[in-house]
Amino acid sequence: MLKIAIQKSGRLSEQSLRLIEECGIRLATTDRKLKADAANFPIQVLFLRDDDIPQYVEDGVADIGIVGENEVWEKGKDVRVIRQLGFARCRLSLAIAKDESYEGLSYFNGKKIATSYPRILRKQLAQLNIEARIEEVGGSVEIAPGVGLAQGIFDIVGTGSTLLMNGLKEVCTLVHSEAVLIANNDLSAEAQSVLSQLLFRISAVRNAGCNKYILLNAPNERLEEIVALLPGMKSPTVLPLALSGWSSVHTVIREQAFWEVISQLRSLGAEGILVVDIEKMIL
Ligand SMILES: Nc1ncnc2c1ncn2[C@@H]1O[C@H](COP(=O)(O)OP(=O)(O)OP(=O)(O)O)[C@@H](O)[C@H]1O
Ligand SMILES: O=P(O)(O)OC[C@H]1O[C@H](OP(=O)(O)OP(=O)(O)O)[C@H](O)[C@@H]1O
Ligand SMILES: [Mg+2]
Repeated sequence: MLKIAIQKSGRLSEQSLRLIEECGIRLATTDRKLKADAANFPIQVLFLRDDDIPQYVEDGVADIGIVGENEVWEKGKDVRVIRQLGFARCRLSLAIAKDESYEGLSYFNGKKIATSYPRILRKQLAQLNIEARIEEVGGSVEIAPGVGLAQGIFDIVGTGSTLLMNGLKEVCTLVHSEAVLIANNDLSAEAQSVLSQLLFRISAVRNAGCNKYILLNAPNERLEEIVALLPGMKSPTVLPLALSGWSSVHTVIREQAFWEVISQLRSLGAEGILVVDIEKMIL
């Protein structure tokens, strides 16, 4: 049985559970329980505070865990980061009161910065040769400049609206973070084997998520040019339509790439373009 720790409630919870579900793993009902076994996969889910997950994984109480990279760096535990998961993307930035004038990082020399991430901040400031005092706070960091606790803050920024609401401006991003899968350094052979199966499923889910299945009708005289715009897993499938002079083209394409070529496809005469979600994709 592989034990996976995920956040009980917070920014990572919903997407962590969704990833497990998209991997085809069915959990027994989880209401108010801190543990749940899967009905169809040898895995047990532990629901924890995200700050505690690196420690639990280092100790082997959990074999693996899903946590923000920022928590991995901050806690400095002896765990392996084995996969970036592409959600809970955020940045950790320095911010100051919006009316303060700012001419560069040297602003922070001799100043006090409030943060819940003192370890990350200390390391970054040392690399940048900035000598600031660090004031560690547990939360509500954005209030610090307004109440005179510090001149600056170092905290998580997603959309930037929390900074705005608190009369602050972001002046420098120091690191970017996203959710990652971490693992204990000393997994048993059995746990490692279940983890490999899980990683295979995660790859299939993540590949599917950023690709689309495209079907379109193309006039035969422009077929070569249309196919040239569309990469496929090997190459696009081309089938004749019942209507002579036309073909149906099917392919898998990254969603972003699709939006980049859509107007060219249309100007080459492509019609009836369907874009379909892919549930799993095994390369
Ligand atoms: N605004 C945001 N946008 C994107 N990702 C975020 C944002 N805020 C936090 N995160 C990411 O989600 C993780 C969890 O954030 P959350 O605010 O739920 O943590 P928490 O309040 O410490 O929760 P817990 O109660 O479990 O300790 C953060 O460590 C970070 O990686
Ligand atoms: O740039 P934004 O999109 O406004 O997001 C940034 C905020 O999000 C996080 O807090 P969260 O909302 O998770 O609350 P918490 O820290 O109290 O858990 C973080 O600590 C910031 O305060
Ligand atoms: Mg926390």
